[in-house]
Amino acid sequence: MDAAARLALRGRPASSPNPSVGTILVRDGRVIARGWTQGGGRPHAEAHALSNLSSGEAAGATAYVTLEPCAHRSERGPACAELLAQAKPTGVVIGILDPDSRTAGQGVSLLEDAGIEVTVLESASARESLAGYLTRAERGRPHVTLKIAMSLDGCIALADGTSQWITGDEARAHVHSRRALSDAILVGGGTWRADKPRLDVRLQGLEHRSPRRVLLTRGVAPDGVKVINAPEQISTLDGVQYLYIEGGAEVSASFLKADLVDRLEIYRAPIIIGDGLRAIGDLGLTDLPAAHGRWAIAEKRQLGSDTFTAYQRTR
Ligand SMILES: NC(=O)c1ccc[n+]([C@@H]2O[C@H](COP(=O)([O-])OP(=O)(O)OC[C@H]3O[C@@H](n4cnc5c(N)ncnc54)[C@H](OP(=O)(O)O)[C@@H]3O)[C@@H](O)[C@H]2O)c1
Ligand SMILES: [Zn+2]
Repeated sequence: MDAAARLALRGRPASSPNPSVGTILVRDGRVIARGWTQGGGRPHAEAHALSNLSSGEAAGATAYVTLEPCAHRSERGPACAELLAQAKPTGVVIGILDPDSRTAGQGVSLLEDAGIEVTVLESASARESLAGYLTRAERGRPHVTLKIAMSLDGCIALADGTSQWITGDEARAHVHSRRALSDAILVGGGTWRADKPRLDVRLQGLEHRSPRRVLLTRGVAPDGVKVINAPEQISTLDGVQYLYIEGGAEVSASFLKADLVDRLEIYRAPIIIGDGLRAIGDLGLTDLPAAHGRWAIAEKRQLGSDTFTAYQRTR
C-alpha cells in the first residue's frame, strides 16, 4: 500500500479536481500492473492499471488501491468497482474508504457481490497521499502547507526586508518541486510588493506545472492574480486541493491563528541574522503548554548546507 501511495504522487496535481489514486496488481509475488490517476482525472488509477493487462490476466491477483474503487459510472468512464468486478482479481486491498457519497461503501459492496475478497486497511500512507481530497471532503477547504525559509535564529529577512537568498540552490530547487505538486501558491501583499515573486516552477521539464497564484490582501487584485481578503476564503478556491503558502511573516501568523495550516515545511539555513524579520508575526500566545503537542515531524532531510523539516498537524 505504501508503494501504491507513492505511485499516486505521479497524478498530483494533474488529476485535480479528482483525487490522485495509485493501484498495484500483484500475482504470485510479482507486480503485474501499476496505475495512477491520469491528467484531468481520467482514466482512474484502476482503469489505467487494468489497461496494461489482457483479458483474464488479473485472475488470481491481488489489487492494492489507495482509495475505495468508485461505484458511480460517468460519461467519462466506467465505475472502477465494476471494472475490477469484471477483471476478477482474487482480492482487493483498499487503503481508505471514499467519503464521496456516490461511492462510500458501495465500491466495497460491488466488489464483494462479485465474489472478490475485500480488505480495508485504514492506511496512514494512503490517507496522507489523499490529503488534499480528504481535507476538501472533511473540512471544505484545500490542504494547506506553510513553507518558511529561515535563518538558524528564526528570521526570514533582514530588518530592511532583504530575503534573497536565505537558503542555497538545493533548498530553492526543492521549493520549486513542492510548488509543482500544488494547485495554487499564496503570498501576502507585503511579500508581493517587496519581492515581486514570480511564484512559478523553474525546474527543467516542469515549467508547465506552475500553479495558480493567489494573493492575500485587503486591497485589490494585480492582473492575472486571484485575490482573497481573509484566510478563511481559501474554501472558495475552486479546484484547489493543495495550497502552498510562501509567506511572509504576517500571512504565516494569519493562517496559523485561523488554524488553517495542515503541514509546515521549514528550510533552515546555517546563518544567523540577529535583529531581522521574525519568521512568524504575533500569534497572541499566552499559554505555553497549549503550544506543545500540535506538530509532529513528518520528514527530515539535508539539502546542501540547509536542513528541511516537515511537520504535520496532530489535531
Ligand atoms: N524567507 C522566506 O521564506 C520569505 C517568504 C516570504 C516573504 N519573505 C519576506 O517577508 C517580508 C514580507 O513579510 P510581511 O510580514 O511584511 O508581509 P506579508 O506577510 O507577505 O504580507 C502582509 C500583508 O498580507 C495581507 N494580509 C496578511 N494577513 C491578512 C489577513 N488576515 N487578511 C487580509 N490580508 C492579510 C495584507 O496585505 P495588504 O497590505 O496588501 O492589504 C498584509 O499587509 C519580505 O521582506 C519578504 O522578503 C520571506
Ligand atoms: Zn474510479
